[in-house]
Amino acid sequence: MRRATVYRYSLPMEAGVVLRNQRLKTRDGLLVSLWQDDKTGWGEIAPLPGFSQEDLPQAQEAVQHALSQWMQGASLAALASAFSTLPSVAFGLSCADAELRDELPQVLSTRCAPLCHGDPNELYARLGGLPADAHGRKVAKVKVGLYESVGDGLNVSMLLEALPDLHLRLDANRSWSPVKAEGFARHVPPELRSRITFIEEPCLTREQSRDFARLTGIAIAWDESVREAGFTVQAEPGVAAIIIKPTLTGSLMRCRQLIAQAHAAGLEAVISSSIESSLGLTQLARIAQWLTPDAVPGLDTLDLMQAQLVRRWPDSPLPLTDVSALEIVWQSQ
Ligand SMILES: O=C(O)CCC(=O)C1=CC=C[C@@H](O)[C@@H]1C(=O)O
Ligand SMILES: [Mg+2]
Repeated sequence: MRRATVYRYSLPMEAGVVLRNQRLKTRDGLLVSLWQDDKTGWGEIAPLPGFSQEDLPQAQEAVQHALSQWMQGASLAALASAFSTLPSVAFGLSCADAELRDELPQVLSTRCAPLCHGDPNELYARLGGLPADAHGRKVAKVKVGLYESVGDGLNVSMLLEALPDLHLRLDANRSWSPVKAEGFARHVPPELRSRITFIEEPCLTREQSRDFARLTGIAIAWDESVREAGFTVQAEPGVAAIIIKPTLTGSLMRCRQLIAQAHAAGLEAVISSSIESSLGLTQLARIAQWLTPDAVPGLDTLDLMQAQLVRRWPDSPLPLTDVSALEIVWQSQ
């Protein structure tokens, strides 16, 4: 006996959340709740505007079609894997299936790399509680590329000089030309560069990013590249990690494949948020603890929202939106 319900949510965002030059006023998505033989499984399906190819109506139509087939006995894992062009659907359905089959461990670690906005006092206050990665590095993340790259270089140097224990992940989201990237590096003294664990996607093209790593000795990581057709995980000079955003990537099986390829190539695999709700973030934290226990995940995005959803993130003071408050958009007969 099987039952399935699809809920739609819309969570208010904090003011000023901008993604790819788009203001995100609400985070909208779907939750699927499955029931079979006295077991339940939940999944979150939340295409990220500006990053996902699919939009929420497309995702909702695909989920309803898949669950109709599941109700007739189809395998959910097989259905999830079939949605390679709708990664958010593949990931959410595969999580619900993994929970239903007790495959997704319950162990949840809240350690994650704080997303900081450049104020050393804010970061200083959090440094003591910063998680250390497998190399004992206290890791935080700073977004760069929003303003002048020279200013980014000066700001990053100031943070690293002020906090000798700190290691930084940076993320330029491909915003730098080679000249701007050089302008950044010129203002980071060589002795500080090793405390930049990596810069995600510094330049517009992968070749320019490889050149940046070679010329500056600053390690890079692939994020957006991982999701591009034809990308292959491989060891390359200057490349330290791949960033895996499951909601943008695909099913749990696809993510496990990428993680295994990264580890085989000697790369770090970092599970990263696509600004999911607290339910999705707790599942990502469980996945990170399970599959990438030596890498601090990048999940510090809950505070971009004004509420939690169904499942709490431990110790978050944000109000919880209960499932009873959600709109049911589809239900099995
Ligand atoms: O990876 C993290 O530490 C948090 C998530 C994060 O930085 C991002 C999520 C989604 C889009 C971007 O804003 C950004 C990224 O590009 O990695
Ligand atoms: Mg990134």
